[in-house]
Amino acid sequence: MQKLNTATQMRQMDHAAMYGEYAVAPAILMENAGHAVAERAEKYIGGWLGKDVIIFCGKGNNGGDGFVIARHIQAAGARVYVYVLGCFQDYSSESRQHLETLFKLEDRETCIIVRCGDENIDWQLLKHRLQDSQIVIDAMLGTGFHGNLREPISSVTAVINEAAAASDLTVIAVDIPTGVDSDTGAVSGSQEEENGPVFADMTITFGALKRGLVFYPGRLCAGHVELDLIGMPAPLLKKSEDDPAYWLQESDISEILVPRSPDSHKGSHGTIGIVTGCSDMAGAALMAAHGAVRCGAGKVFLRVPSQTAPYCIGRQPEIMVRGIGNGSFFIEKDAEYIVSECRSWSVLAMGPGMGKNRETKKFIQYLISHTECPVVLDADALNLLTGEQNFIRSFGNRIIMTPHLAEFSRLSGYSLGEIRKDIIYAAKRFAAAWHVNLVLKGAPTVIVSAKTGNAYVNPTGNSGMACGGMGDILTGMIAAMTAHETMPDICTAASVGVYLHGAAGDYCRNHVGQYGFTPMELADAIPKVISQLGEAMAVPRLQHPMIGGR
Ligand SMILES: NC(=O)C1=CN([C@@H]2O[C@H](COP(=O)(O)OP(=O)(O)OC[C@H]3O[C@@H](n4cnc5c(N)ncnc54)[C@H](OP(=O)(O)O)[C@@H]3O)[C@@H](O)[C@H]2O)[C@@H](O)CC1
Ligand SMILES: [K+]
Repeated sequence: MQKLNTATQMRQMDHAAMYGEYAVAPAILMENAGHAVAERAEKYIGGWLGKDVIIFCGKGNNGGDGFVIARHIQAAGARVYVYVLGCFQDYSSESRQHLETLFKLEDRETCIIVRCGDENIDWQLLKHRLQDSQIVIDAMLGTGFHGNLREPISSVTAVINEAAAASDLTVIAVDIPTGVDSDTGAVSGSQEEENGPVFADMTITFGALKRGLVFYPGRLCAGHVELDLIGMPAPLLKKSEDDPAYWLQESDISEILVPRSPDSHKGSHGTIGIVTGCSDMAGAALMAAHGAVRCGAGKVFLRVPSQTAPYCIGRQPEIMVRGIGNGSFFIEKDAEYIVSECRSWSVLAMGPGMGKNRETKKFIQYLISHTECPVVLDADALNLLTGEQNFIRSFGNRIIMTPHLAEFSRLSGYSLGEIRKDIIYAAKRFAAAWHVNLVLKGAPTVIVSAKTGNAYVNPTGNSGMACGGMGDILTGMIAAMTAHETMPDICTAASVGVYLHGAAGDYCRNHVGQYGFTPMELADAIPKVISQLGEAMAVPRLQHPMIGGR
């Protein structure tokens, strides 16, 4: 797993490296950061020789990185224009040290330094230079950015974005694109406004991934992301932070989802009870059951209200269907029979297409309070349990709630704006208050453990999955994962389910196309995706360079 850090956590890590027992000199960390950008970007753009490059350096240490980059790429044969947006005396001592070196390398041909801290920017000249250049390096603001971009950075950002949109200029961001909040992925201004963020093709980030690089809209600004450890001492890289969050990686999943034992039997892989559906909502129930089947469940039982049963029976031979009670939705007195069945089930999943009848709420509560197995709650079960924080708290350790953002807003009482502002914070706050395992579905999905409070952010999935039924499949997948005998705990099971669900979506996007692949097609791709674990899966943009961060 990769840590997903906030700006504060990064400052603590930097501080511990420089001023703690390891005493790494600040100028060396900055040197390593600048060198990493020069080296990684060189591979990305295909070499510096003969390229015209403009580096914009802000007045903080992100700008200091820019001075180091300029020195390295001048040496590699590029012509560099360095726009120094701060005043010499205001820079940190390490940035000043690197700027002084750069002043000594200044000439008219290969290292042209523009001192903007003391004078105005010649915008016409800058626009011409942008037209004639191949690369822009954004070293204006890093983890120190807050609020909305101020001048002159907001105007510089606007001309960079304009030039990049009109040509094949490549924009490389240092640590994080200017104008992206490291903690949340929120961006300066709105995308239409002039004080919006830099849109980069590539970002090289230092020490640990920043949360803002994986949450939208910041993620859209980052392009291809690579992590460089810049010589941080290993214990600091491994140290768990307060308020931890992690970016799941394929290797985490393949370590957990070990090959099935050759002498395993259906009992080794769990008995899944899916108790859901109402009136004509048979499809949601069947999809949840199919999600479980495709995750290698030992046995899958589907229990639906008796009037729903005719639409389910015989649709899929692997699923053992039975109608319960007499009606078109579950009522409390139907629960006793399920409780007796639950004694031999590994897990119980409820919610997809279950309806909003208050009688069904009593049925769900009866089942939760009279069983002992893990319970996965989705969709209507979540809507029915809105306001039942105290009830859930008493069983929360064995419950996984899987809301999407709107369901989460109803459940938690937090507004959508409040949630989107800091998704990890909202998810952790809720999981702690309800003492429950949470899968907050979105782009990206966040999983929080009831036991540890740790957050895990899922890298897989795509917008082709934004359609009805995908969540139903996930419910069955998570249920099946909790039941595998090798699964250490239910939060891990939820993480594996979420990762595979997204990876199967990515498989469908790559093989069927982004538009119109179905939840059932996604479920059918799960076995292929599991068999490919360990090989490189074709997940675009952020995933692999970050997962394989060195
Ligand atoms: N520490 C280390 O060891 C290492 C750190 N490294 C690098 O340092 C970076 C962090 O450096 P940093 O803390 O100096 O912050 P940075 O992002 O340069 O910006 C600070 C300046 O931005 C300004 N500013 C803020 N918001 C603004 C706005 N909206 N509009 C305009 N201006 C705004 C703010 O001004 P203020 O608001 O305070 O007046 C302040 O002057 C990190 O991302 C990495 O690249 C690497 O070298 C590795 C070693
Ligand atoms: K930057």
